[in-house]
Amino acid sequence: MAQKATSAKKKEDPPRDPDGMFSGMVVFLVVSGVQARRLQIWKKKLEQKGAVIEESLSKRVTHIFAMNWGALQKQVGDRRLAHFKGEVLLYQWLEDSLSSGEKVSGDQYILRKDPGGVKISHESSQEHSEHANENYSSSNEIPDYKKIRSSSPEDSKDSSAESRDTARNYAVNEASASPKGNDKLCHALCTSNASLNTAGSPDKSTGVVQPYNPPDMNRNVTEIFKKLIDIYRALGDERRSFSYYKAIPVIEKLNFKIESAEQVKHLPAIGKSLQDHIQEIVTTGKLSKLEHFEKDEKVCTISLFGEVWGIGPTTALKLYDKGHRTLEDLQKEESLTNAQKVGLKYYNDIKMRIPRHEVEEMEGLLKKVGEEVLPGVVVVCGGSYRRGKVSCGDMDIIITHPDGRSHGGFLPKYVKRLKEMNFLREDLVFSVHSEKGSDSGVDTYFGLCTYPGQELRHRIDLKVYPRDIYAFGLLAWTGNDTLNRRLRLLAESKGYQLDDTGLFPATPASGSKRGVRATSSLHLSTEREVFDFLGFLWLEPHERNL
Ligand SMILES: Nc1ccn([C@H]2C[C@H](O)[C@@H](COP(=O)(O)OP(=O)(O)OP(=O)(O)O)O2)c(=O)n1
Ligand SMILES: [Mn+2]
Repeated sequence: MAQKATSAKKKEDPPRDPDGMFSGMVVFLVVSGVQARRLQIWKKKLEQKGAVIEESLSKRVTHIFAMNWGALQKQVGDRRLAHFKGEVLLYQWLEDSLSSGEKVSGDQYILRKDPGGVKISHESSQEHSEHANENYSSSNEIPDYKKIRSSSPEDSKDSSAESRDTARNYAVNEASASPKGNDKLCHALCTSNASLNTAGSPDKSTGVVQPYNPPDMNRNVTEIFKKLIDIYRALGDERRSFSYYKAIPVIEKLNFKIESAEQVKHLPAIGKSLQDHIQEIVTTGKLSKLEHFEKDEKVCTISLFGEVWGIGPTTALKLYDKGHRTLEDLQKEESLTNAQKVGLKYYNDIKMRIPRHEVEEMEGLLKKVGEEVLPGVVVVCGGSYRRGKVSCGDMDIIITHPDGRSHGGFLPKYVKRLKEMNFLREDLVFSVHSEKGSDSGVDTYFGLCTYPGQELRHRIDLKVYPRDIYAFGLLAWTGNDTLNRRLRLLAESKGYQLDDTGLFPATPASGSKRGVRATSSLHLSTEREVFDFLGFLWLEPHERNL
């Protein structure tokens, strides 16, 4: 019996081929960060295809494989690395070589090149390692000026779009859309299947983005809560708005229909007052609090105005006080900024959610055009898309370049090209810092775009991060807000400040004094490193719908 099993096993495992594709390679494997089973598989494949595996970093070793720079450094250390003359590659190289059946070029997988050629640079290694890690597990996400940076005074005042029009940004006039652009755009879409930026593509390990599809059996409750979120946000009451926001995913995930508040009182994010609301909704089918709001002209008007892109609670109230009551009234209002006028004009368009498959195609187009403008650029759609939602309110695009330099000046060229193609249609905010190094060197474009062949406007945010802070941008703009808040609070509890531009050692606030934070961020090059550093259990993007 035992013998049988052995021989059956032997049949599955092809014999070692000394002339296989890895022949001549003497390999040292960095085990840190690799699942034991996966390591075993890799070892076996390497040996079967001609490689020799060394248990220690001997002189014979020609190749080191590691998951990322952090793991490499931890196990091997800078000093030994400095003496190592071979190549250090990401495990992804192995994976890709195995799937393509031949050794792929190592260029894109190098964690550190032969020191004869390139100086060992912690920085550049980090760059590669980030992409590697993302390649591997899943990549990619990020923030709105507002909440993401609520640690900064100007943002905490007003988390609505209004705060985006701060001194940091300037609104620009409508883009002049070229009428011939659509052809180019269609062409780009049709050919966008080629994977240009695998380093940034989500969930490459599984090949698919896990959908977030909760049972959603209590829409009677969640629909009402969604309205309250908007109302409180428009009224400037972020705290209340957020308490409903947090409760929605908890309720969406229930696989039964709530019949009594008793059934949910033990759940997180459902405090006493929300329990009372739920009880009222399940017994009467409505919520008197919402009905009350809906009858209140002032609340309704302010929340309607607050839904216009660029108008926050303060402006909404001012407009109300000026006597405006409808969106038509606002069209005559001259004090609106250009961005607010665009927001108003496309109010209905912007409200429509975008089907996931359209976002996917547009992401493909953005990657393709990005590659044309700047080879190697990494373009990832974050936000709800990266979290696997079936539809998205907008597109949150996070961009970087692995070399840590070439992202500078990319955005204006990219925007220009996307306008020529008639993909970008109207501008809301355009602020460029990458070349001056101000504002953490992050470049921002907010505007409206259209799916090729359509006129319906969608909101799109493009954010370009220097490679060394990209992980923070991706994390923040993937969200969701609840996770962002949790991570920020956790960071604060450990003496740091976290936002989309970094994790900064900080002195705590005392009395009326605000805490002071260091000017430069900790160097963490992947989202996973940020989670690990903070001691927060790793969540794949689709697990971030908290
Ligand atoms: N006030 C905000 C706004 C945004 N974000 C972060 C978390 C969000 O997930 C991400 C993108 O913002 P969106 O408003 O685009 O939100 P989503 O992409 O999550 O959802 P939607 O489908 O509505 O766009 O930025 C945040 O932390 N605080
Ligand atoms: Mn979004």
